[in-house]
Amino acid sequence: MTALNKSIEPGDSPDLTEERASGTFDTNAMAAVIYGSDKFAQRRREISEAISKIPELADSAPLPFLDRFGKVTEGSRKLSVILENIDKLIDPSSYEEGLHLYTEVMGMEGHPLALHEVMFIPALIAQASDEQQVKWLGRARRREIIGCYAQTEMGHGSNLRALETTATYSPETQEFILHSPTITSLKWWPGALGKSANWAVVVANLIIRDKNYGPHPFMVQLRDEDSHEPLPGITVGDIGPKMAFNGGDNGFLGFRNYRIPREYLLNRHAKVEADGRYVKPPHAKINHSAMIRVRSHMATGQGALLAHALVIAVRYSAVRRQGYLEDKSREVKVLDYQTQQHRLFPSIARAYAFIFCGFETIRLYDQLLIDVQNGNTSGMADLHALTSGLKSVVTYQTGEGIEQARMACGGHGYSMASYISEIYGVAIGGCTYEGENMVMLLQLGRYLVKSIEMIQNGKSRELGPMVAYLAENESEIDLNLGPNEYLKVFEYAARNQTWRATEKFQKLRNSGMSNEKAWNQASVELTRASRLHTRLYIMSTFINHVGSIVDQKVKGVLIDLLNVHVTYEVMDIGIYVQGLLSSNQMDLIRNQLYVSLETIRPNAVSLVDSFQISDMQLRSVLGRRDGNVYENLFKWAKSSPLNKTDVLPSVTQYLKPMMEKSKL
Ligand SMILES: CC/C=C\C/C=C\C/C=C\C/C=C\C/C=C\C/C=C\CCC(=O)SCCNC(=O)CCNC(=O)[C@H](O)C(C)(C)COP(=O)(O)OP(=O)(O)OC[C@H]1O[C@@H](n2cnc3c(N)ncnc32)[C@H](O)[C@@H]1OP(=O)(O)O
Ligand SMILES: Cc1cc2nc3c(=O)[nH]c(=O)nc-3n(C[C@H](O)[C@H](O)[C@H](O)COP(=O)(O)OP(=O)(O)OC[C@H]3O[C@@H](n4cnc5c(N)ncnc54)[C@H](O)[C@@H]3O)c2cc1C
Repeated sequence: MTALNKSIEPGDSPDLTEERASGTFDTNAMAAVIYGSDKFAQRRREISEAISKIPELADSAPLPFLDRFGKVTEGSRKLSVILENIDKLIDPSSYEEGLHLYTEVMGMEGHPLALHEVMFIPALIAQASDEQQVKWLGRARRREIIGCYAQTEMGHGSNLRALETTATYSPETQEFILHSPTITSLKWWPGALGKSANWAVVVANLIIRDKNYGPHPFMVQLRDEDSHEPLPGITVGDIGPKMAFNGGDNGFLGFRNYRIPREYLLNRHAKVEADGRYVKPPHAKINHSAMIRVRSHMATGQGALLAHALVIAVRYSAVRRQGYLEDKSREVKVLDYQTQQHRLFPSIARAYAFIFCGFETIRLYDQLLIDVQNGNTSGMADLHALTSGLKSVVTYQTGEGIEQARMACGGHGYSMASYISEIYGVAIGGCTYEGENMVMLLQLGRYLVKSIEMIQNGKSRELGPMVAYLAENESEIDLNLGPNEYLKVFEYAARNQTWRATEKFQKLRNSGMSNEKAWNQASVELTRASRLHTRLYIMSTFINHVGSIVDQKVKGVLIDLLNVHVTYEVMDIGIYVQGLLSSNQMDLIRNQLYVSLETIRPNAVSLVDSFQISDMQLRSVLGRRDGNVYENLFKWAKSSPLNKTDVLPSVTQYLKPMMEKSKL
């Protein structure tokens, strides 16, 4: 038996053993549902097992005790050990296996290949021509070069149209001349740019004969491949410590009239001929495809981060005893308090919901990629709108859930021994990267307004399936609520809010206000509509996914979890459903929520065990699989570098003299 499955091992905390014994389903079967197949869930376990047999892959010290330099060095050290052993560990052609390997060994604090895998290679796949792929993709996949994605500038991130970096075509030499005209035009933030990457996909405005054709992607060599020194004309470095990701080297980059060949414009879709003729892409926003890809993957990625925090908080809550319920002879597990359950269980449901919803979104992205390669770009606007809303809602709710998980661990949650603050820092980065959340909610808002305008213009039949509900009439809600009735409640809320926000915008515009001002004055209402629409999508994919599960025990507990989800979500949007639900109905739903918290309680630990996140990956003393928290907390504190000596130099140098002086 591996240390990952539900089995009970000698030396485990009796409290966690009791929890595992009360689980009603097989956690391996649940893991197969979470990871898409039994085969992949099994591969994850095998990879974790193989990693545990290579001691050099373990952290050389708990990461929170390392400084920035130590973290960056540790990341590169482990990467080199991974690459020496890669064939023993994974199938190198499998992206998913690679992601699991990296997450387990490198942790979540960033490493030199994170953006190489997540954005650089996908940008080459989506935007490089076949010929360019022959030139660069193999080299990137074999890691002969390390790449990054350099788009954001110090002064411009959300508004791509205002980027300042230029790539001016010179027909005489058939080159592009890259230039950063100002301080604010310095590329700023790209992961792995600072110290690791020697190549980059750089997004710059394409200029041909003084005409600006807007942002385009260029393949740019930044450093000498032998010496790793920056090439002449390139200014590059690290932007300094961040809230999290401090094992990563997010960077800055400037160009001084830096020349690259004409063939380095990534030209699968748009081209510049030798004489300077511009060949338009099939869709104006096709150059945004690397972003759409990451946004499509963010629901599963963020669901996994929320899962990490919940494994820690739920296991710890089952071994932490504090206060009393009826039995005054022994303190109670804090997991038995209704407030603790209300704090944690809806987040467990959200983590599952995000992961299931992510499957669907990744499927839609993969289909779009095929369609676009075949010249069909008609699905781009729909997926852009969907992923814009989804990345915003999942990152925000993940952040909320992780912070609640931290508080649910009391004082020890605040210690880095819990590791929750690191998970939080990484997760909330997602509220900003890949499009700041408000900006992206407003992108979805535009799409929703356009959908309402179609209905107003008698074109309801042309609405896509995800917005068809906007044209329906209010439904009566049956008091005997099942998940599909909750979906109708959500549809009501999203429809009402979308109409209200659109009508507000239209009214302001019709009053003579400019389009932009009217939009701005309706924008808070529009973001509310976008959130409700997205939460409706998440709920409906959760319901559909649970409906498709075959294992009856797994399905049973997921239905219980779904009940937690739908009741919690509807209570959470109470203000938007006042016109639909009576206060009696709201009381009924509230009570159903409390009942569903009790129903899920015996399965809480098994539900988080099913994420099968190993102790190595979790890096948390509080979340250990064996539940032996206290002795390991003491061990962890003793390993603090501050405890290497009993008397610190700072005491000898400053505090002792101060105390001595005060004695006189
Ligand atoms: C594989 C795993 C992936 C992810 C894992 C997730 C979590 C993992 C956990 C740990 C992470 C580990 C490592 C990763 C670490 C770090 C981060 C990773 C990546 C970060 C990288 C970046 O941040 S890259 C920079 C991203 N930048 C942005 O996102 C910028 C945001 N701005 C924009 O996208 C655009 O400016 C815009 C969309 C806001 C506006 O664009 P634009 O000005 O061009 O357009 P308009 O507003 O004028 O709109 C005109 C019409 O065009 C439509 N439109 C816009 N975009 C698109 C599109 N992409 N497709 C289709 N249509 C589009 C728009 O809707 C308008 O339509 P109308 O019909 O209304 O006119
Ligand atoms: C951890 C991390 C990793 C990153 N990695 C990369 C990378 O690899 N490559 C890369 O190119 N970039 C990267 N970025 C940069 C990131 O993509 C940008 O920071 C992000 O797109 C937000 O842009 P901004 O910083 O310009 O925010 P701003 O747009 O300046 O946002 C500031 C505020 O203005 C508001 N705002 C802006 N525009 C509007 C509007 N139109 N309407 C209403 N409100 C608005 C926002 O809502 C926000 O509240 C990374 C960032 C982080 C934090």
